[in-house]
Amino acid sequence: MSTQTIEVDGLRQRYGDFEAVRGIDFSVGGGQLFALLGTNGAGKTTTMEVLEGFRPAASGTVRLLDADPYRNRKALRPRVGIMLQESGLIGDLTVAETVSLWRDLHVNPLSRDEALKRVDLADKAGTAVRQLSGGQKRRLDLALAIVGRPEVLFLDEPTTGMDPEARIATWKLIQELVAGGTTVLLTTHYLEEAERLADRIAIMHRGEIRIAGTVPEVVAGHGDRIAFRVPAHTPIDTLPRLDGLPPEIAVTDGHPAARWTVIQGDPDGRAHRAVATLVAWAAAQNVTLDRLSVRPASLEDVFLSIVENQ
Ligand SMILES: Nc1ncnc2c1ncn2[C@@H]1O[C@H](COP(=O)(O)OP(=O)(O)OP(=O)(O)O)[C@@H](O)[C@H]1O
Repeated sequence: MSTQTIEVDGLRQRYGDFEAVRGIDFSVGGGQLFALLGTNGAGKTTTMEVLEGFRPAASGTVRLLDADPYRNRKALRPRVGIMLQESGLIGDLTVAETVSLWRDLHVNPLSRDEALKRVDLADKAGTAVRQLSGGQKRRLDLALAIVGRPEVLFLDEPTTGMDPEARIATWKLIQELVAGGTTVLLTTHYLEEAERLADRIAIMHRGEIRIAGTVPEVVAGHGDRIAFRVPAHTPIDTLPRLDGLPPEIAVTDGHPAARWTVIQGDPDGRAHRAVATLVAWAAAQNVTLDRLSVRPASLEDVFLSIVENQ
């Protein structure tokens, strides 16, 4: 018996001649949230659809709650909540009728009012689904995914189209569900969403997992970033090389802004030495370094380096 709620070993999936998922591995323990990040077309939804039991794994092994999600999809269905990227809501039904219809599919569902309250749609109970905004439809999708009190929740880009307030409220709801023991597999294009919610993440690109781990593990070893602006007309071709690298220069509001990536910064002191070199250059040139900052690599830096390098 597996101790993991979700296990993916060597999964490959193809559409005709095109291999959309090229041998990926990951697992998610009970009550954990795992986020799949990646470029458009990376294979995230395809991976999720195999775990949801919509199609069998072409090759490799996939286990959900210690069962094959495709062969056992009928038995697993009451234990799983699914929020697809595109919903199949019926426009003529009201919000309340939609939730009632879904409740009838479950043995011990949340009450209709509770489900609507949790996604902040109580005041829209009598509204026809077709009259909801895009973000409100996403919230109704989420209500339907959680109404059966699932042990495992699949959320495919759950907050796309939501305004900032609704997104933060949805994050809070997801955090409450995880704290209550729900296991969540989430895909998102919002890196902040993954940073806030995920116990572990994986970044997919072209059907492969390029990096995985906790956010600190993923950003470790990706160096420090040094950035600053100098006044317009500064002779930037005289800027020193830091860590052997020329700067990346952009122009913002007429001010040249320079940025270096110092790989392997502290603790070996390279970022420190690089800043000292820079400050000495500025003093010699009588140039003010505006908004000088040194910070560790962010998840966005890692994401972009994966996408840009391959
Ligand atoms: N039914 C299908 N038939 C043929 N190709 C498909 C099908 N579904 C997906 N693909 C292709 O498989 C690849 C992976 O698609 P998938 O939807 O899994 O990516 P994704 O990572 O979820 O992307 P996005 O972030 O854009 O939602 C893409 O190149 C897509 O065009």
